[in-house]
Amino acid sequence: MSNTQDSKDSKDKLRVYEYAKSLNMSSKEIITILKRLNLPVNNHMSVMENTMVNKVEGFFRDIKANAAAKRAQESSGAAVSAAPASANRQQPASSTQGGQQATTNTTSQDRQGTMNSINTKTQPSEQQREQREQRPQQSNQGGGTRPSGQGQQGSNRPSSSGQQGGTRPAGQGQQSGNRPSGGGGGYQGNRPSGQGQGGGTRPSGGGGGYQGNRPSGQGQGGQGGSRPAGQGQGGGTRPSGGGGGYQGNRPAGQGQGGGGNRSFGQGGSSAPSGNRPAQAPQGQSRGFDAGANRSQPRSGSDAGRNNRNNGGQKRFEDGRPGYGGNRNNRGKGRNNKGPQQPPREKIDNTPKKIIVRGTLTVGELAKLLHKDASEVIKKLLFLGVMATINQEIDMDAILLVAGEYGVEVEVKIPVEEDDFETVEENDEEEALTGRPPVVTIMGHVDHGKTTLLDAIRQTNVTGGEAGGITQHIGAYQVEINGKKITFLDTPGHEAFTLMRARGAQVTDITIIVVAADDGIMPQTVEAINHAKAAGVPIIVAVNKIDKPEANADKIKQEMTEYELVPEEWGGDTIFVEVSAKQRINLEGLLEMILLVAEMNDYKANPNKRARATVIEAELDKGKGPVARILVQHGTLKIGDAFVAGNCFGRVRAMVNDRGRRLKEAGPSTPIEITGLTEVPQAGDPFMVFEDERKARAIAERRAIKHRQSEMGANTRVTLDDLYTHIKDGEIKDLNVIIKADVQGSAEALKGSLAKIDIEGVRVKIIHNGVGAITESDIILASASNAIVIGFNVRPDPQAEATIDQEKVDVRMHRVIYNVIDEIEQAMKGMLDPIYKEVVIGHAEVRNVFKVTKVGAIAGSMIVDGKITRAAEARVIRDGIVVYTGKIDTLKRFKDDAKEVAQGYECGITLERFSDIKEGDMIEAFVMETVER
Ligand SMILES: Nc1nc2c(ncn2[C@@H]2O[C@H](COP(=O)(O)OP(=O)(O)OP(=O)(O)O)[C@@H](O)[C@H]2O)c(=O)[nH]1
Repeated sequence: MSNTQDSKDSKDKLRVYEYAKSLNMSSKEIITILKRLNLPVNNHMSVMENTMVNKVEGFFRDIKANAAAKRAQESSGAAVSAAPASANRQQPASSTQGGQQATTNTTSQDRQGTMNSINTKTQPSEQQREQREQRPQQSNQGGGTRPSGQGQQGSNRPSSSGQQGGTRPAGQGQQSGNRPSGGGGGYQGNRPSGQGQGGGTRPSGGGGGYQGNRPSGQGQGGQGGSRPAGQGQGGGTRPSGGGGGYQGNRPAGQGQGGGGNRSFGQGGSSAPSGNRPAQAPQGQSRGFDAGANRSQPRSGSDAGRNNRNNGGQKRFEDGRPGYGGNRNNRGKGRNNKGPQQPPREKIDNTPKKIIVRGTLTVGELAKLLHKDASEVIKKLLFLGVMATINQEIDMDAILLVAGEYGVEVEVKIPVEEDDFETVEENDEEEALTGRPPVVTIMGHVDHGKTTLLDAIRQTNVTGGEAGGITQHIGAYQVEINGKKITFLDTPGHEAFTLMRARGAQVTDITIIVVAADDGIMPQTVEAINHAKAAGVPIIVAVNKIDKPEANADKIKQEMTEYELVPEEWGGDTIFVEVSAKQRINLEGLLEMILLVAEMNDYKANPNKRARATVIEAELDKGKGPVARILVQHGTLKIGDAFVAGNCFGRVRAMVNDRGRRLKEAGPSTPIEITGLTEVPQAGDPFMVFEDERKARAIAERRAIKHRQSEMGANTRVTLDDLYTHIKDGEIKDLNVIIKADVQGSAEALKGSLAKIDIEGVRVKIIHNGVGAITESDIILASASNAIVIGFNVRPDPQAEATIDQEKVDVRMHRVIYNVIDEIEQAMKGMLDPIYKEVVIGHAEVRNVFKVTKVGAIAGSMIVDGKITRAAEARVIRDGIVVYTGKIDTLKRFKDDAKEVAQGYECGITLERFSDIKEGDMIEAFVMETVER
């Protein structure tokens, strides 16, 4: 009592949520009620004035009163008759609660005493008192398990909330207050066991208590008896939560009717149910009443209900034996076998494991975890992440939140199939088998590359294929000592590097051919540098040893300058002396290739979908688009759908280098295929996909992306953006190719540049040579993300075109110091600003006035933009620029003008240009600085 008094006093400063909590209701429910009562309320923090509290309590009272009145009417006939039979049963505490219901009028009176705030105090009837006395322990039991308040059902309960399981709002308390708990017991006692059935099936929670309250006499027995078992079960099917509590209030009969039908929410509305103690007889109708009184299914109050239920459950556990037994018996004809129904707990449906594919929104994560989004948001808050329901959270946050719930996370990031060439497939070691090495032959012009390739091809035809028609398919295979070697038969480092520039690393081993009668020539050096830039092992084939002037040692000696030291001299480079023409020592060369291959242990997994590289492709008149490809991983089969670069297709036919049709081709096999829809490019990646539709979609997306990237910014490193790359940590070495007029300059430059080391970034000369900048230099620069420095040399015409195409930064200099300075400045991000030309206007020359000493004055009309005195100008005649220089004077009539705008006439003279003519167009432009 005093507690409640106190609490009532303290309500002066009550906030909505506190009040709601005290009633075991949600703030939302209270707010709804307040709003319904037209009381000002904003949110759960709003203060509840006394008047508001009173009104809310009045509201509860009204509801209860209404419900009680209604029930009273309905139940007037049914109530008492059944009671006596079970009168002797002692019911556990919970039953007392049940008793409350049954006895509405009487029991409630008992409680009223305990419940301060609430009115309906009627005196317990004699009968009730007796009942209570008979089962003193029942209430204790209840108390034992219940929250303290609850324990004291009946008159002992101190507070209303206590009655209802501690959580009930005062109002409810009142209701229950009306129910003499003892009376409940009595009633239960009175209940014919048959009545118990309904209860038995009911959810364990409040049901227990309330059912206990049911005066069996109320005709439940009758009802129970008459009820089909199914009804009884109906109670059982009720959701355990709120239903429990409320049902508890219901008389068993009601429980059956209403319980079966009721939804969770209804069950939850404690207020009405509180009123329903005595109405047991009303059975079914009560269920509806309750529903009616309850404004709506209060899903929001689940928590509260759960509390109640818990209380109820406990009660039930204690009291159940009697009640449950009874009820069960009712339903199933069993007596006193009630307690089997276990207390229901809130089902935890948190998954053990979730699968995450990339980031998720909070809402999506909550759904995966079977949690409320608000709960997840709260968790994130505790983890220091502020997020709204629709906000994406990263993998770390997902892992943390899942970890909080003890949920395992499996991360499955979808493979980016569009860029399949960038996807590395890691095969299990045991899935890998040896594959033939792929060899490229490089060297200077006329040193015998082609002769060597042909000689090898002819001497080493595999037995079974002898006699086949040799086909040029860009590569061929030979067999030596039962082992195969694949040769790419496009000699020269240009092709090699072009492939590399496209991202295709096809070659395993390079053979640098040097004519023993000639020596190391510029292209030999290029070839060495290209091979080194690709990080591919080098075998030096010293060719033409049949020639009398051949000097292999001289070659070996020269090669040491390029860090290719023969093994016999303590180095690690294999030198093989051969004669391609005389077919001398070709086998020795092949054996050495096998040796290097063995050392490097080239392997691939043949048992997967094929990946390959296009070596050549063309449009064949008869066959349509044809691609020569080198299978690198997996096995390609007839009928496979594939993507090659931006093209797609299905393998229609496969032919090897001997013209033999194949059904499948494994790693390192060069083949020619038909079945493409378009012609791909050399170096294009090739991969098999599950079906043609997918292949087509990927090819189309790649084509779009390719076009976009072509239009996009230059991705090659340039001196202008070098500093940004350095700052971003993208560059550790600045790759440089030097071409100079004489070897001395090239060496001097190389030495000076090699010394530069700024902020840990160094200059790496990947190639230096003498002569014009060639296409090959540009391709190497492109493949190696290098810049090219031309010292006293210019690019040749072919190289010019490639520079534009490959967007390679080429710098021309005449003074070594300037080269060093420019590179240092670039590395420090201190290059002079870049300027860009901006055209500001055009003037059409309408008359030309020749004035002695002044020259030609162009009487002009500004046709667009403006002309300013400070601008530069060019004169365009018939689309050709005939002059570019500065504006000398700009006049409006006779006055000097700073600028003249569109639509006005003016007189213009140009610096050192008097050949102006009528009809010329003067284009004015300024140079603006561009932000780096
Ligand atoms: N004596 C002799 N002559 C050879 C040998 N190898 C190649 N030759 C000759 O050298 C010349 C050039 O040979 P190629 O095989 O065309 O040389 P390459 O390196 O392919 O030349 P390009 O295709 O122009 O780059 C030909 O006349 C060959 O006959 C050799 O071992 N001994």
